Amino acid sequence: MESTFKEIRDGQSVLDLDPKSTVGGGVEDVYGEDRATEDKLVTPWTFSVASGYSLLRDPQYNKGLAFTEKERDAHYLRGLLPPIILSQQLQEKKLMQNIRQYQVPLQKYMSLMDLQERNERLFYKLLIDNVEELLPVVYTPTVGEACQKYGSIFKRPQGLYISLKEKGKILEVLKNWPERTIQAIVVTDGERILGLGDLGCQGMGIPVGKLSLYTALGGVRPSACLPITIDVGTNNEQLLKDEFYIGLRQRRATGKEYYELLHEFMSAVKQNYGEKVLIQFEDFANHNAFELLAEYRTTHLVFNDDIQGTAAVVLAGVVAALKLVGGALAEQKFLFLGAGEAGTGIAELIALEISKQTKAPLEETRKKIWLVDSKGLIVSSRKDSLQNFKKPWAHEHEPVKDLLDAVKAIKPTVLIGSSGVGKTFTKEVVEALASCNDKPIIMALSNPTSQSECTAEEAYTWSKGRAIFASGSPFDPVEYDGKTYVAGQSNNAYIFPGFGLGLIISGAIRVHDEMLLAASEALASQVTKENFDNGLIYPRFSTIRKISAHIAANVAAKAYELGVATRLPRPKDLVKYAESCMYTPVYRNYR
Ligand SMILES: NC(=O)C1=CN([C@@H]2O[C@H](COP(=O)(O)OP(=O)(O)OC[C@H]3O[C@@H](n4cnc5c(N)ncnc54)[C@H](OP(=O)(O)O)[C@@H]3O)[C@@H](O)[C@H]2O)C=CC1
Ligand SMILES: CC(=O)C(=O)O
Ligand SMILES: [Mg+2]
Repeated sequence: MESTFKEIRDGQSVLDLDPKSTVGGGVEDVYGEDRATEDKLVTPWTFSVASGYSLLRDPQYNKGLAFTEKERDAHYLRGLLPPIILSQQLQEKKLMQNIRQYQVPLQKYMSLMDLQERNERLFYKLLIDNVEELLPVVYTPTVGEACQKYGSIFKRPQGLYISLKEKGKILEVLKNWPERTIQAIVVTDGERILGLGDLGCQGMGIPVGKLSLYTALGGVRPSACLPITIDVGTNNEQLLKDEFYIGLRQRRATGKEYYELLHEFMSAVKQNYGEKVLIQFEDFANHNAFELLAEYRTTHLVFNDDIQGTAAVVLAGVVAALKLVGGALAEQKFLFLGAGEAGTGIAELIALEISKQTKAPLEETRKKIWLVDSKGLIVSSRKDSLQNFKKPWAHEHEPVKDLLDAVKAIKPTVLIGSSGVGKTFTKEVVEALASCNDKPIIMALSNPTSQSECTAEEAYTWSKGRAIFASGSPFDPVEYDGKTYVAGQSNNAYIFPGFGLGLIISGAIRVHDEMLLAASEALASQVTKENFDNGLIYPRFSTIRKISAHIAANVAAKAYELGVATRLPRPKDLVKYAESCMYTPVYRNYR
């Protein structure tokens, strides 16, 4: 034994130490790690095949108390687990009971994150089977609070952090990730996290949350999903002063420094994972988001969820709403509060769809759509000072300072909130809209709930129960005048999981706007009579996997039609094929 000590602790005399001492934490510290001083190097090492204790600590394979007798024998688990065996169903029941006991949403979030890190299949089983209940926990609104407090609740790192420190080494950093086959990346730089602003490196909660939906809602394997946060600093003074902040403590890099890092990242991703890896940009600020999308949409498989995914989901909601309201899409007049990524992205897709339906040129169909930003209605006299993405919306009109006056002047049939500012659809605004529409369509898209332009209760009450309402974050059903109103959730979570699946199963190498229209059409077609009878303009999230399969099939069909699909031959029944590709979280049997 002494000679082993000697060999392993190269150079250090250990004969004067007591090898049986447990002071350092071990029984016999044969590898010398416990006694290593700060200046002494040790080797981190692990088994490559998980068995025994390491199997219980591996979230991808761990089944906890569900390991069978045979598996406990075959994988050295005897004694490491209490004798009882629980089915996955019973584990699920127990965990749901535990989660329901927490009163504070953030506690539910943390408990679910712990589960994800402990037992991945059980996490996804819970999420899939209880999607309507758990979506608000792993996603908006709770994920927003989690990002705000990410530094304090941080336990084990999730996803990949690429900061300015890794400049010149991004390819190496990607190679540190344990999985080789990656199909979907969600990346943020944390500058516009929901409607909460710049949360820097703590934005990581968003890619993690979005990718868990890729798996739960869209069936993309968890091992093929990679959450990434690019840390170029933050301009959030509070975070810069926060001793628990996990990111670079500097102001944001901009201009050349920013774009060089992003370019290195985009090139490294393609080099490491190939042409068919989907890169979803999420929650970048608009001064970078539009440029990044324009720069990489012709060379990479990229998709901006805030600009494009949101557009597809809102178009689907409006098309569905017209079944309740009557009239054609081209007959509607749209007014947006907020002319950023979501606002102008939605506006452009609606204009494109109207142009397709009516054969009118885009320049004409855009005229049905008006946007208000922080300076008022976007009109032609402001054109010179507008950012590029707003210019197509600068129509002829006298200046209008605020939303209420804009509603009175434009008389829209559809009012969409994409401002990130809560309480901006005031009583006066909703009443003005309701005064010129029998059934005004109101979408308060901003997240999380605190930033919603109005609540469901406000929309129904102020419109005297006439509004067709949907919001970005969920609201409970509302009682008004003896009737129950159920608000729909207009959130890109309906689109991106199925959209991504469609790209993956067809081996698409580029995203085209036609594919967004295809996704939107598939979603609108999934709204049932029962949904409409309840005043809903979206299907229930409880059927999301079926919806995602239809979206995936429509997107894949379009990819084949456009010649950007590489998976050949084309499967005959794309819905069935999409379903057959979906990850299911039931436990596997181990040999
Ligand atoms: N439901 C969903 O699926 C989605 C919801 N969202 C939500 O939409 C919101 C906006 O996101 P995004 O478009 O990316 O953000 P951007 O920052 O790109 O755009 C925000 C826009 O709102 C305008 N604005 C800000 N304050 C006011 C105000 N007080 N009055 C009028 N206009 C104002 C800004 O004006 P200016 O340009 O003058 O600064 C800007 O045009 C966020 O809360 C986000 O969570 C986003 C994507 C999807
Ligand atoms: C839903 C979403 O993507 C957002 O609020 O940014
Ligand atoms: Mg987003």
